[in-house]
Amino acid sequence: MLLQADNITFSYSTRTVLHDVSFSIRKGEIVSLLGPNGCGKTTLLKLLLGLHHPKEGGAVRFEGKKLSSINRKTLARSIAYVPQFHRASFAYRVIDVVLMGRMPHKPFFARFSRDDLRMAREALEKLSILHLEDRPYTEISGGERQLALIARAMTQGAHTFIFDEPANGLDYGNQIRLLEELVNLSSEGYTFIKSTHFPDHALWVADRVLMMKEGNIIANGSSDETITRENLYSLYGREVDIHSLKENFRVCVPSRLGAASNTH
Ligand SMILES: Nc1ncnc2c1ncn2[C@@H]1O[C@H](COP(=O)(O)OP(=O)(O)OP(=O)(O)O)[C@@H](O)[C@H]1O
Repeated sequence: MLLQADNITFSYSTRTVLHDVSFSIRKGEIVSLLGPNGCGKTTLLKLLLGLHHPKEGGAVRFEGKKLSSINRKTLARSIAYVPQFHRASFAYRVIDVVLMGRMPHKPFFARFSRDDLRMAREALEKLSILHLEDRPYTEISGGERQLALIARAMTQGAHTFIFDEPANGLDYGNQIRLLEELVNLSSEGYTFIKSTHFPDHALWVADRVLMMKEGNIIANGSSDETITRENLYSLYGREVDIHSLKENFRVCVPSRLGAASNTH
């Protein structure tokens, strides 16, 4: 098993926000974490990155080893956090942002080598944005910035990527582009764990869905098994119809809005 959470309980001061959470993730899976605001998704992702630690009795293991026993630099070469695209304040070139992924591999103040540059350019090429390498990071679009951050994570050498709501702020085309890239990379053995507020995204690309409510996992399975009317009602308190459009392709439509539009 690649990543395993065993009986994780976590509290901020006296407030427990994760309750005895357990699941495991295999190499090459795309896992979507769904749940309402405040249910504990970001907290769980921070535990998977080793930024928070579970209460005694619980553990997160990467390739069988407890995260707490792996040093930070080694962990950074295995699991990368891909932030939401952000407004950078300094106009680094795209290639420089991607090269920063090599930092965990270098002694302090060492210069980047030819190999570092080759890896950074290969990652940009794989994501079809090599043409942007010399552009200032502050002047490319949000979708391009998100792809550059994925390239940086790849350059880090990591094969497991953790995203917190990666589609936030991306236009529809870039959301689809991002999902397509995740599917391509997962077929090469990259693993993705992402929180999302869009059940449709999980239906389109997730191999597996973890549903969280009030700090508990209430469903864990394939998107077909978990994205059901009942589970969505339980998570969001809204009636949602799930339609099959073509083989293996389903979409969510809010029942009331769908009914309202039929009357016009
Ligand atoms: N640093 C903190 N100190 C205290 N409480 C926190 C802290 N961070 C988060 N919380 C609380 O923990 C709970 C879970 O928060 P978390 O950010 O993990 O939820 P989330 O599912 O990611 O939410 P969202 O979908 O709104 O981003 C919330 O009630 C939140 O208010």
